[in-house]
Amino acid sequence: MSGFTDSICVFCGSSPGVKPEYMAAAASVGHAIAKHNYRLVYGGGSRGCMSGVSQAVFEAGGHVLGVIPQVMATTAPSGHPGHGGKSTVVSKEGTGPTVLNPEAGSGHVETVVVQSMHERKQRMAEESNLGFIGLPGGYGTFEEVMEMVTWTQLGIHRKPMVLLNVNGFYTPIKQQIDLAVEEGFISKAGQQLVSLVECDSSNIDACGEAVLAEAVRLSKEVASNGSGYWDWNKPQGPVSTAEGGIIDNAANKSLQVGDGEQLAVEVSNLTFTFNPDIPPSLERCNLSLTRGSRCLLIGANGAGKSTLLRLLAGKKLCDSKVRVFGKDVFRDSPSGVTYLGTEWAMNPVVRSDIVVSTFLDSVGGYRHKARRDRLLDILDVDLTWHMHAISDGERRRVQLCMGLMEPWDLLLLDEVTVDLDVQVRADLLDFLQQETEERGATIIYATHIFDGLQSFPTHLAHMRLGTTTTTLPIDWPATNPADIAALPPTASADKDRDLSPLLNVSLAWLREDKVVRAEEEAKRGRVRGANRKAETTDSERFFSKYDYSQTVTR
Ligand SMILES: Nc1ncnc2c1ncn2[C@@H]1O[C@H](COP(=O)(O)OP(=O)(O)OP(=O)(O)O)[C@@H](O)[C@H]1O
Repeated sequence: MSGFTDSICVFCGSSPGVKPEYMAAAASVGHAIAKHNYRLVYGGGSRGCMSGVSQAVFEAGGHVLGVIPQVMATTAPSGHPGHGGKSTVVSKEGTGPTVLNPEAGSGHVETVVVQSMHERKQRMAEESNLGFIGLPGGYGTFEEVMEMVTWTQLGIHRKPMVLLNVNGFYTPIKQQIDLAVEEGFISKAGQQLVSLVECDSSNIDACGEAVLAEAVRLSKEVASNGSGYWDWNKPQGPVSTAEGGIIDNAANKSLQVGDGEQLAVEVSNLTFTFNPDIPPSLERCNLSLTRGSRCLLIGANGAGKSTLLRLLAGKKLCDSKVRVFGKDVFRDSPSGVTYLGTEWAMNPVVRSDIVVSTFLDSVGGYRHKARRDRLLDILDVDLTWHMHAISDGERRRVQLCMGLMEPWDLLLLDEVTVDLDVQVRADLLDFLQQETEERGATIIYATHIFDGLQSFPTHLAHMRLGTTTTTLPIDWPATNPADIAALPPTASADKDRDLSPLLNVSLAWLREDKVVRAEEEAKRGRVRGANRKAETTDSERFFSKYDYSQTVTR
């Protein structure tokens, strides 16, 4: 649909028979939206305040997008403006008249039906670049308002929420937020995420203009915050095609998925923060892999590799789209996903006096005898070892044997081959490659050790400062022009080194990363390395006086 400049989402109640002032406020908001040629995005209902706001936009010839979950979708009588000659779907939410009055206006109405309430909120958020207005409503409205604010707090999107406080309707919620701030549940910055515009009988006809102006003002403010701001209306990542493939317009490249097949991994615009008061650790990450891929995840320390792998393993909850074999990893855990990370070796249990054979049986070794025995040979493990009396590398071999025994469809390896000796590592890589070729299993491998890896990966993905720089991973070895163009040029410092092509690429990326990171950190007044401008610190003064190291026997 075209003809409008921007979109604003309105959350409100759909109960009929509410006081006239609520209906009047809803109509005022609708008139203001149409007057500014914005599009109304709303829950698709035609009752109560939903009717007030949508009917007003429609009557003024404006644009309306209703988003209805399947469970509330019903068929509209013919003549409903939502038909547009195509669709007859309207919402059956609430009770009362079901449709906008087609005689009363000339607006443009579009209705989309989505699978679930959750998807409805996501779609409404995606469609609304200006953010959200909350009109008075019930549980559903409260829930929508709070979830949209939570997403902003988490950095999933950054869009303002402005509540129209009709006759003090939202004053108790404001007081609740202030109390939560006072008690330390919401930060001071978080307090600003909800803005209130007052409305009573003295300004009811003008309140629509006021609330809209506040939403637009805040939206511009958020947008001017620069790089942190992003907009779901402009997809940054690969786009799914009707045929089930993926197109990456940025890289002019596409990924084909076989008939009826699901992508092994699909991460789309993933943003994640450990703590709402710090910048997100992952922002707008994209990764799409078909089955059988072996993808090397390359990035400097702190780039976000482990965080991404843990999210793929469903180990941390977040609200962005992360799918494995077509399933949402947080809500519909796919089977066959194995994650092996370095933290395992820190667990006191794996350093206790337990014999390796017992240890392996305790995690089902007896069920996978053939694979277990093959792995014991490859990893050169002695079943009589005691876990507390072996080396770090030997303990790692036991971990790998344990983790790989049960057949997996997706293996997430986070730097767990680092302490293996070169022969065991080489044999293990051969085994992993065979698993992908014979069983169609998929591997994502984050490592800093590139020795002997040249022919292992089928794809390379690069992460910098918490984001993937490649929307679709680069084929390795790179042969098509789009992939070759996406590879970094060899740094002049490394031109004369005798490096494998893979190490060359990795080093060039990391050198670029360091420059970009230094620039980004300088903007925030942070500097790494020696601080030559600093005066003598308190710590230096203290230790120059009480230097305990002088008393330590060397
Ligand atoms: N528990 C945590 N709380 C807050 N921030 C964290 C936490 N864990 C990681 N981070 C931050 O998230 C970012 C990504 O960390 P991550 O461990 O994913 O990086 P990485 O690419 O795996 O690094 P490395 O190569 O050193 O293993 C880093 O900036 C880090 O400071």
